[in-house]
Amino acid sequence: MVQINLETVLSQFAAQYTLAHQILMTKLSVNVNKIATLRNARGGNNPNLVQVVRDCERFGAQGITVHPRPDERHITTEDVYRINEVCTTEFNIEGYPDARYLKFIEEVRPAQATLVPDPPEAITSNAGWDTVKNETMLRDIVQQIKSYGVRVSIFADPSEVIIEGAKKVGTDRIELYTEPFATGYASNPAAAVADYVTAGKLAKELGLGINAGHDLDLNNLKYLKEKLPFMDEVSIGHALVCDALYMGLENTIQMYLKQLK
Ligand SMILES: CC(=O)[C@@H](O)[C@H](O)COP(=O)(O)O
Ligand SMILES: NCC(=O)COP(=O)(O)O
Repeated sequence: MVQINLETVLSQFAAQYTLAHQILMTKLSVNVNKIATLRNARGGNNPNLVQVVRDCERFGAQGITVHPRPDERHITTEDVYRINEVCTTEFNIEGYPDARYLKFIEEVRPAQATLVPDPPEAITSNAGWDTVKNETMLRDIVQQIKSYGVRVSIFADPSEVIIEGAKKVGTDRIELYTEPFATGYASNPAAAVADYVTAGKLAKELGLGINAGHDLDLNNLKYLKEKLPFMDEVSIGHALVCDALYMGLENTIQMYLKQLK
């Protein structure tokens, strides 16, 4: 007679469930650029960005994202180092890989460096990398950043050629640029998400991690998660901060987390 040790079976089930949940869990990384925008408006320290970072994590954020642009319109050089001192979740620093940005990555060694092709005068990010035309440059930079022990993500449009190019340059992850999805979502969700599903599945087949970001919000996030359940991370800032003006930061972070369940 086979004796079944119920305790063993239950513990194995629990371990499998935890693993499955980790695989399917998409982390929420809160981009705090716009908190810094508000603070800079008066030149003081209100809102206190470091305290907001601590509170975002206390409210459930699983990462903090910043994009320290060269003109310091929001996140300053000092903010990068101060946030690094208090961030206990994953610190994600986005930016164009110029000397200033690479110095941040070398000195701070964040959990993740997200390479974005923005020129200095860009009002915001509005395109992913051409990973084919920029293959040599990206390969060298990815290698340099990985030598610091930092995970690399490359901002990418949902194009199979671009995703294959990202794989070739050695990145750990891609970040799908989701403004086109957000723009098209209201009128035709299925059409808006189609290229992202194709690109996401290809990235997964190639062994790339999958992040997503730009213009994600409480209207479109749940649908994106349903269609791309294996996303590792979404980074959200603008809409989340706007929502927090009406619903409060803690409630808003909880609402965004619920969209990712
Ligand atoms: C990479 C990305 O899509 C966002 O992080 C964007 O760069 C935010 O930058 P702003 O907050 O300056 O609009
Ligand atoms: N990588 C996207 C990001 O960090 C925030 O983008 P947005 O939510 O401010 O559009």
